[in-house]
Amino acid sequence: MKIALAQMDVFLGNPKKNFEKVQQFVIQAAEKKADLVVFPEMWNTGYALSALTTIADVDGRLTQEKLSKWAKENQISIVAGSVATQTSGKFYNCSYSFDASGNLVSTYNKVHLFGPMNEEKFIQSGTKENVFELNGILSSAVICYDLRFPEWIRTNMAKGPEILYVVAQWPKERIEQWKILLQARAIENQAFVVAVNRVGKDQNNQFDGHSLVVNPLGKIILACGVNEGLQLVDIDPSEVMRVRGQIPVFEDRRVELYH
Ligand SMILES: O=C(O)CCC(=O)C(=O)O
Repeated sequence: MKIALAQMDVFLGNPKKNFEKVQQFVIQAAEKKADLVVFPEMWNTGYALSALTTIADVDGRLTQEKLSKWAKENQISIVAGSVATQTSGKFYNCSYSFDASGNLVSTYNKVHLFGPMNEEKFIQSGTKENVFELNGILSSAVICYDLRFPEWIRTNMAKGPEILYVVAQWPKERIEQWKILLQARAIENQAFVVAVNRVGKDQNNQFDGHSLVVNPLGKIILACGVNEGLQLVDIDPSEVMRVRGQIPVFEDRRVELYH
């Protein structure tokens, strides 16, 4: 499966310009014959949290309408990073995924909100897992700070996903932790980890990309560097079963001892 990582900069508080950019990346990924394209966290607004009342996508309608259309038109699946949404006056950091026919296959609200970026002052946390099938592969997707909670990721991965998508606005100063955590999640879950971070900066943070794809043994098979752009990688999903067959971590779990 050919996966494209759209490591983009985000126009702070300007959904219109961000939608235009995302559309261009979808077209470009399809032209390069990718099966699937992945976007970063909160790409519609960035962390313009105090402006969410006017700019968050109402019920995620615009995102669903446009991304579904672009997936279908370009015959490409989309893990649409996440967007700021609003429902009944409450805001969410919400991830949608679409198959290549434009069907919405997953909706997930970020569970762990990141206090140092004031997220919990504006956004409601999600409470639901995120396991879905995309391109015939059971998958999961989490958002940024969720990556630091191995118990949450295990809760999802124990349902059988073979690919974990991580979408982020992870600041430059902790990029070494980002890489190590992604490799750890790949090793412990014996799964591919496909992680897309943004580039650029906002009022508080500098973002430095380093989007990564890690194989089920923890080896980095694509490292994106610091610039905006699209990068592609081919993965062989059958590697997951091979690795799980060698060391049966999921079978050897002693869940009765875990609290
Ligand atoms: O955990 C971190 O260091 C970064 C998390 C973050 O930036 C976020 O969840 O938006």
